[in-house]
Amino acid sequence: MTELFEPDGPHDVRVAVGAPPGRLRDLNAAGLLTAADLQVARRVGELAARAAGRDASVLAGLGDDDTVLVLALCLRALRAGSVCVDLAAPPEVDGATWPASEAWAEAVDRSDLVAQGVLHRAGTLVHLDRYHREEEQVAADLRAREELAAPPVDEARLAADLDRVFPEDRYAEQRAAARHAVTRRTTVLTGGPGTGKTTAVAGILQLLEGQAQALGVAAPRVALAAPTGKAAARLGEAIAEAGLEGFGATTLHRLLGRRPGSDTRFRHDRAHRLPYDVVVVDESSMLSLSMTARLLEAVRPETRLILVGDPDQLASVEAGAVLADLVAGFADPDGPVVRLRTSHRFGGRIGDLAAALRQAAGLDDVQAADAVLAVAAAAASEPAAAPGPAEGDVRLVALPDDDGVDARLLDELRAQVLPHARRLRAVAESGDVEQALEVLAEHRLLCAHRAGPRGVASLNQRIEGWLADEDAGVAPGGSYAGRPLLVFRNDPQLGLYNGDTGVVVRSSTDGTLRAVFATGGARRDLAVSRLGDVETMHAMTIHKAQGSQARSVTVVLPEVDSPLLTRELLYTAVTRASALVTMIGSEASLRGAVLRHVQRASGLRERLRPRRSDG
Ligand SMILES: Nc1ncnc2c1ncn2[C@@H]1O[C@H](COP(=O)(O)OP(=O)(O)OP(=O)(O)O)[C@@H](O)[C@H]1O
Repeated sequence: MTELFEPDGPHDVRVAVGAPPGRLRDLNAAGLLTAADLQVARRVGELAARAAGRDASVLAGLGDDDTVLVLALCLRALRAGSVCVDLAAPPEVDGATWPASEAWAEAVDRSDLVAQGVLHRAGTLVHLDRYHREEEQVAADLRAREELAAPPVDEARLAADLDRVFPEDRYAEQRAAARHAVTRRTTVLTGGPGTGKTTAVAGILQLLEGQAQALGVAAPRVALAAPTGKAAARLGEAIAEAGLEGFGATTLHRLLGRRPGSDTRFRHDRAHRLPYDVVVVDESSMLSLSMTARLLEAVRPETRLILVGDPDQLASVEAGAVLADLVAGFADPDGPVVRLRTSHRFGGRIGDLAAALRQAAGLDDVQAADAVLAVAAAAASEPAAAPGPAEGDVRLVALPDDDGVDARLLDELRAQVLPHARRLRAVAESGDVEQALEVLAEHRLLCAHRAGPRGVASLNQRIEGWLADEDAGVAPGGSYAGRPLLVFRNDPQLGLYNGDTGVVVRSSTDGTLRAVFATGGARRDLAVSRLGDVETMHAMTIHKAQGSQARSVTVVLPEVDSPLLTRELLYTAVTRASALVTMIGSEASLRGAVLRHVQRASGLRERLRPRRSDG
């Protein structure tokens, strides 16, 4: 489905004023291209035509030029996370017609925009220059790493250490993954939530220490990193929990080193490589193409690079779906991708639901949706045993339709969320920090959108309103004991990172309100007046919840026509829960989520595929 904008009036800045008639103007009127897409594309088209010495008649025709159209579509595609445009699969818009892809490709090849290096075409894909270069670089760097000689390995020590670190049969997958990472330069370690990726990484670090000892070289210098501060903090914590000391984790931005005045270039690059023997990047599904390019140019060729993540989860906010491309492109069983398949965290129906969503990719639409609905139906016909949810249970609260917020949705939310909010308030008021943090981690209410009747902002207000109605101590919009908090900006000085969660607690010593966060293996305890960019978190978006866990999760499905409603969104939401997932929404929304798969156009997977020799 194609995301269109609806103009909110004649003065909406997204509507191009004074554009000449033609396909570009029609697509702006249809809500596909914004005024900015159209104007920037026309202006760049004009500059390219002038540089090629074209006369005024050519310049006048650019309003309806099929190559300027491709440039405008490229600009639009970036907003939706694609790094290129596929001429064979243009967006579906009512009433729009498109040039035939072969003729279109020929027009692009003949254009000034290609001659001037603004656009690049390969097959049916057209890239803007920057993304074309980054894709080429990423593919070339990865291929060069594959062609290097394997690192030296002491086989006898490796075999002995594998038996020691991964002793039992249940560790067989991790043993194979660890052997892979020790014996190769590049490993892409994938697996769903709870499949033991972090456990495998901890084991790999131990094996590499053993190798250094056996080979008589210095202990490896290791960098642990992740795309976001919160994911980095979790990785550091998990590695410490696995009994390994001295391995702090950091964000990729910090690892690469900020360069004053630039957001796109870093201190470490091809000329100043990172001084590490092992670089581990967790939550790699959040890696954008640009960040991957910067990482690969900064990592020495002989460094062991281990990219860890779950390609079925939501991709990066910025353009690219690198991890999914690596998995699809390196399809060769001898390639760098290893997959952990067995979940050690989820049992029961959450595991079944996650598996049905993952497997939907290989099924036709009807089968895929039926498989997911079957899990929900089984749960409905055989409800979880009282008193608490059975391990890994799923509930579907099916709303009759999906228009906005109806009374049934609110009743369900009250029943699901209010008891938790009350409990959190009671323990926070009593000053029990430990218990308040525990209660906070028990439940999350997840929404697709921030705005709108089913969005985070509106549900936060409602829940706070319900609490305030029964409790004079709750000040809606202000701070009160039991106010759940979500951090929106990294603040290294306070030790808080975007996505961290906490709760306001009444101090048992002086009665003041304190904001407490359990993050990065350490407790943060601050006067509420010191808090910077935080919001109330009775509800949060699924995007923000990526990389976190709660015992029980309630997911409010968006309306069926929401552009955010995708399989990746639902998969990310349901796998946040360890014990109980409640989905509230219409069956149509649930089906819609299963059927819609985020498709980010990219040429990376093709570039990584082994080239067939012609002979
Ligand atoms: N082979 C195994 N057998 C039994 N339990 C395991 C095994 N591997 C890991 N576990 C346990 O399963 C849980 C999940 O493991 P781990 O955190 O390593 O998974 P993960 O894939 O990194 O999870 P996520 O990325 O979702 O946080 C942990 O409690 C871990 O101790």
